[in-house]
Amino acid sequence: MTLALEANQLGKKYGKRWALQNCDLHIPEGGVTGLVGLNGAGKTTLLHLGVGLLAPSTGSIRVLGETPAPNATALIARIGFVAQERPLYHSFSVKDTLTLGRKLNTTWDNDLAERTLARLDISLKTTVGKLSGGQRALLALVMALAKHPRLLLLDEPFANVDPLARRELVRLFMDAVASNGASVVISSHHIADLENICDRLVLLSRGQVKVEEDLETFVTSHKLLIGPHDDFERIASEVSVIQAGHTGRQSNVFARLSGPFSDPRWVVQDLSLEDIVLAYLDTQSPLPMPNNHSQQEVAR
Ligand SMILES: Nc1ncnc2c1ncn2[C@@H]1O[C@H](COP(=O)(O)OP(=O)(O)OP(=O)(O)O)[C@@H](O)[C@H]1O
Repeated sequence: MTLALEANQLGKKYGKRWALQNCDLHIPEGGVTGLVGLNGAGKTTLLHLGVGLLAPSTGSIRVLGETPAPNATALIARIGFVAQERPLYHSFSVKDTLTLGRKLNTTWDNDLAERTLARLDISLKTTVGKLSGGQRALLALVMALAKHPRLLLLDEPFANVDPLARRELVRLFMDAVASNGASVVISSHHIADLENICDRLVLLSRGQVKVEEDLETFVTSHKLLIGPHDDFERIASEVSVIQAGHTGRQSNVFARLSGPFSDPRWVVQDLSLEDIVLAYLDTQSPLPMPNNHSQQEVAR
């Protein structure tokens, strides 16, 4: 089976400092993978390795079955990459930008680009520098989509984008997934948005892959357990504890369950993806609040 992105013991060092280390990834084709992690976790570095802008220091990376490199033109033609800075020529008109896209890409679909921009109310005559930040984000995504890529690598596409433009961005790349089975890897700090659009999650922490999993399995296997403090040790031996907070008599246990859980002394509550990811990223952070308990009740 060809994978959209595969990494084996992948590492990248800038000078003496490791930005990524010992990363193993197996992202299948045809879905949307969310890439999350705190600032500096290595998300951009991973995407740049994926598109061949960087070379690995150790290990290997393969994208759509090939090794990325700056001169791997056949592979680059199959990847749509939207960089965090959305590098566009500000002095160009939108039309000139499309012309450049057409000249650089043999698979360029100008009809698709023009139709999409018209729907987004972005005039071809406008100078790129005069577009708003959100409009530039949309233009950058349209440029990536007009190549009809097999794989879209999107680095923080939602940064500085208003909620309406964000919805539009999501619709655009979900269309690409639905219509031609493209794969998408999207790095974002908007975890709540990712919960709605991704079917897979990669969580990076300090340059290492902490989680790579089907998103639904990841979310449904984590629960908040609320029960008596004097029963905590027993429960902690039965489930995998991610975080725990205690008051005098109550324990709030953020746990990963391996199967159905039912215990008359413990209340089980669902967690959002954001709650779970934040707990993994910062085990010092307070537990997510159960709906009807105040912050003070879970003071450690
Ligand atoms: N060109 C560079 N030279 C030196 N160090 C770098 C360079 N680019 C990134 N780094 C370092 O590598 C680490 C990972 O950075 P990276 O940009 O990949 O993180 P990120 O997860 O994308 O962060 P953010 O969410 O802030 O965009 C950081 O410690 C960063 O300081």
